[in-house]
Amino acid sequence: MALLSLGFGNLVVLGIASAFLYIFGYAIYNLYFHPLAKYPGPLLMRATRLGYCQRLLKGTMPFDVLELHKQYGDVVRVAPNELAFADPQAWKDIMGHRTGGEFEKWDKFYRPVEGVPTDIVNAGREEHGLLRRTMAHGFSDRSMRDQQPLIKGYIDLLMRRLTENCDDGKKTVDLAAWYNFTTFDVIGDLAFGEGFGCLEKSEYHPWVKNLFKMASAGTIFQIMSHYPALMKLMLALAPKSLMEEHEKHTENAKDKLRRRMEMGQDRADLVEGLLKRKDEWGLTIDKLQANSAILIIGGSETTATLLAGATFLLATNPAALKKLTEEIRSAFESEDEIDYASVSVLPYLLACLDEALRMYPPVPTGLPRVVPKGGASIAGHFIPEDSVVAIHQWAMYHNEKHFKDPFSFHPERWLNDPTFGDDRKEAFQPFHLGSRNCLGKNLAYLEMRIILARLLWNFDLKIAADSVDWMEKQKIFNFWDKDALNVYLTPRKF
Ligand code: HEM
Repeated sequence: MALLSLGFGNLVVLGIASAFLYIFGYAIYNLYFHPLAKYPGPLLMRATRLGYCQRLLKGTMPFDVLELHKQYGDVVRVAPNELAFADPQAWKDIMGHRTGGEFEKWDKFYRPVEGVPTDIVNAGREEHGLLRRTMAHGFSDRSMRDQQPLIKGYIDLLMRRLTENCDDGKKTVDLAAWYNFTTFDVIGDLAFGEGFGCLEKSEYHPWVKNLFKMASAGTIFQIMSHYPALMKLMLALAPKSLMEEHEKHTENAKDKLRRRMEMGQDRADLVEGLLKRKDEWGLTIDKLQANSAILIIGGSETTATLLAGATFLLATNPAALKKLTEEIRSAFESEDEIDYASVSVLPYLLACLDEALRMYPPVPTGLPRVVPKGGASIAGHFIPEDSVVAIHQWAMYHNEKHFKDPFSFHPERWLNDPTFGDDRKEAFQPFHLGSRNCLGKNLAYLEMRIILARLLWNFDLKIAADSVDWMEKQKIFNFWDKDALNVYLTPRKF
């Protein structure tokens, strides 16, 4: 009754005043009383999540984190409950093996929408252990050897397509797209039992296009996960066609899997292990689909991104391109000799790929972990339990404290050149480390080495005028937001 007698206008004023007081109180708590209050960072980031979300939305987070480390030091408070670390020791402290409970992945980042099935990347520790042990066989050295003929078939097709499309060096080709076509076809075949036909048709398969759309929506979901009311509103207002498209995408994936199951369990691919345990563990088609889909995302875009980055860096650093081309062309008598074993002994090729991984890491942002119960020491700081912590790869690798001349391409730094003797190589962890590091590292190196070696075996490379600033203009929304990488490819005269 007392409330009613206030009148509607006054109630609105009271509501606004209460909301204002709540936000003000929340900000004051974060700034002065929060367990992380002593760590430095910009005011807006320490007081609310807004500063963090704004940078995610702008696509500049890892670049900004480098500037923040320069301004505030090796530990920066990038959100009220989150710290970013620049000290290389943090890798081991956060991701290395620990006896007192390991750091879990932060659900708000990894599973921003509730109810989606878990997969190897976002599962909790116990389920993850089972999935990883079962899937590891498909990534073993032996499996890599067995999978090589399949992968080679797609790389043969890539080389043919490039030859057909380059017009003897007179027309540009978009290598970023061609690399994507190739890695999606390879992983499609290894995770679903059939390629996407991207190389065959010289275009993106609709399923792949949809995956890109969902990946960029991921940033929005990650932001919304901090504002549950807005998330609910967004999901309620999402056009029905979008939901239908998503369901169709999932159904297509399940159909692919069913076709893979009909091929039988013994096929040297990445889902063989899961299919063998399907009945024993009661793995549903949803669960299998979620894991195949995550293999597609994790195993295609990353490798294609690195190949595009390495190609760009070589094309804009002629001395390195010349040296690598000479290494490759002098190592073999014919293209047929280029395989996993023979490319694995080329030192300059590996150095170029590693330098590209440093300058253009396919996973550039910090993937947040939660400090376990009892707190933990990270790079000499005791961090209270439940804090969120992350290492932003791009910022780590462009930090002058760890790498000399970090904005320039120097493959020599990976070949013990004394000029780079003070580099902190342990800062470089493009595949992360510990029990949740990249399972596909060997496969990634296999594809990257063979594709780059065969490209430079077959073609002379020149960057097109519209791609000379390809790298510097990119933003990051979980993945690099890449434009076309246009180059001229002139078939080599034997
Ligand atoms: C240059 C290429 C690649 C890079 C830089 C890369 C990087 C990474 C990173 C940083 C993680 C850790 C993610 C996290 O902490 O949440 C990861 C996980 C993973 N990657 Fe890769 N990756 C690459 C290629 C591949 C390929 C080709 C595959 C094959 C399918 C693959 C499969 C996986 C899987 C299954 C995981 C999850 C492992 C687990 O949680 O146990 N990756 N990758």
